[in-house]
Amino acid sequence: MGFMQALKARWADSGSLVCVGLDPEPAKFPKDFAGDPEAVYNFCAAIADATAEYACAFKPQIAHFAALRAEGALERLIAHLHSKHPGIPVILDAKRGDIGSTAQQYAREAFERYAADAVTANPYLGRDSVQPFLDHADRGVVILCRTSNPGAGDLQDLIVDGRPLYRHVAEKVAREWNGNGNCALVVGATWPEQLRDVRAIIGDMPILVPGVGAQGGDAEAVVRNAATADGTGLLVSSSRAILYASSGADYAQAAAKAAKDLRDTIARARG
Ligand SMILES: O=C(O)c1cc(=O)[nH]c(=O)n1[C@@H]1O[C@H](COP(=O)(O)O)[C@@H](O)[C@H]1O
Repeated sequence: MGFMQALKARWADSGSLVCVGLDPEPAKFPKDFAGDPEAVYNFCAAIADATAEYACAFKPQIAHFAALRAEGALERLIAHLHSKHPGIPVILDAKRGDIGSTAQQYAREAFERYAADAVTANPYLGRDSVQPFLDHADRGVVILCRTSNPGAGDLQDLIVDGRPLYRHVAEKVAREWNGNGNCALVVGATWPEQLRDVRAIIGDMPILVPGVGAQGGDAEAVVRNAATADGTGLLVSSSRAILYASSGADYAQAAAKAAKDLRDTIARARG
């Protein structure tokens, strides 16, 4: 089953639009992990197992593993997610973007080495830089459109041909790059107006929405502004607010509660 079908099936089966972000920071792990050489894997796997019930997707962030020389842990974690939670798609957050020959290697890295169902990509180098990802019709390509961070507007809001650059990204991806039906966009929860704007351009294409929780975005406003007519279309992603909900021995239960609370907040807004 391809990424888009798997995502739709998971939205339906779980009733959840929550994407659980896996961004390991060992300094924030409970003290029981001190001295564990497999702490990164063990912590992330425990969080994933505790939150799976409330998740429509998992999103490991590659820099959080690579900076720790823990790429092996990331490979094993994704293998664990596939075997223990087979219906839940895994999005590798790598924000790749480079000339075609290099992008081909990034696509192999994401889809072969890590066996991710989808990867985040940066559109700035243009279509040929994203094409190696798009060509994997069964995998998702989640393209940055209007990011969650404070400086998102520095470039993404620049007016080009009468409208902001992020709108061009939304239009291009929806009308030209999505021939295989495997594209999604990233729009931050911190920008509800832009979420509404992008939804109006792209029809039912999924939107990955980071920025709730630690970055302060409002999950209800996300749903009001950007859910599709059937009340789906969104992956509302949270990392730190779930991962580090408690630094005590109850960290996994606290993570599960944080994921459940986010699912329930979203469900109320979906009506
Ligand atoms: O592509 C992403 O996932 C992403 C895009 C964006 O615009 N903003 C954003 O925060 N992210 C990622 O989403 C996660 C947000 O983490 P929290 O703020 O802890 O929920 C991090 O892994 C970011 O790298």
